[in-house]
Amino acid sequence: MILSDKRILEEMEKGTILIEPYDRSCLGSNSYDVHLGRWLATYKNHQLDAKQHNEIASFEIPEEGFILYPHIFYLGVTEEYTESHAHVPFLEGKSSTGRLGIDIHATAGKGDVGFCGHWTLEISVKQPVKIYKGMPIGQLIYFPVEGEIAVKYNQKQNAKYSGQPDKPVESMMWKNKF
Ligand SMILES: O=c1ccn([C@H]2C[C@H](O)[C@@H](COP(=O)(O)OP(=O)(O)OP(=O)(O)O)O2)c(=O)[nH]1
Repeated sequence: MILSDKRILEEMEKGTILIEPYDRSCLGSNSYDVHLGRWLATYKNHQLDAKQHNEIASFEIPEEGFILYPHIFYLGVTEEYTESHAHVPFLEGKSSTGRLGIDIHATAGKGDVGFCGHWTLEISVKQPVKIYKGMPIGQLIYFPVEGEIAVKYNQKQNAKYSGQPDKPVESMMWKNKF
């Protein structure tokens, strides 16, 4: 089951879903459109190492837009800060971004119950494309959970991406023990 527009609004009134900034016109029948924040980032090294802390360099998208290229992997961020205290939020692309050949996550766009923060976008493109800050980039959908949650994401000791800021956050895989 996916929450409808009315249910999303009810949950926002209860405070179990927070989307900031919020604009009624961005609410679809069963989703909420999110926008590209002004910061992008790329990894400093071409060769990444899953055991190491791979650092990124962030830069602002200029007013006139910024061209993304297929051979480069970018991290972006949503303009929106969100909280979901009772539902599983999923970040999905939009058909209109997909039709421009823009992918906004590399694997699952699944969030966790209790995730609070801006969403980091794992951006890759199929052909050169100019993007702009504030453009619609994806949509959030919300799933109810079956059963009780013992530990929500914002209560987990080792949650790597809790409270993500309005800048892209790099992979914290290096914090995993393996
Ligand atoms: O495209 C995405 C997908 C998820 N998230 C956020 C929301 C989610 O709640 C959090 C953690 O995601 P996940 O559990 O998939 O990451 P992990 O690598 O397993 O980290 P952790 O060990 O902290 O769970 O990252 C994003 O910012 N962008």
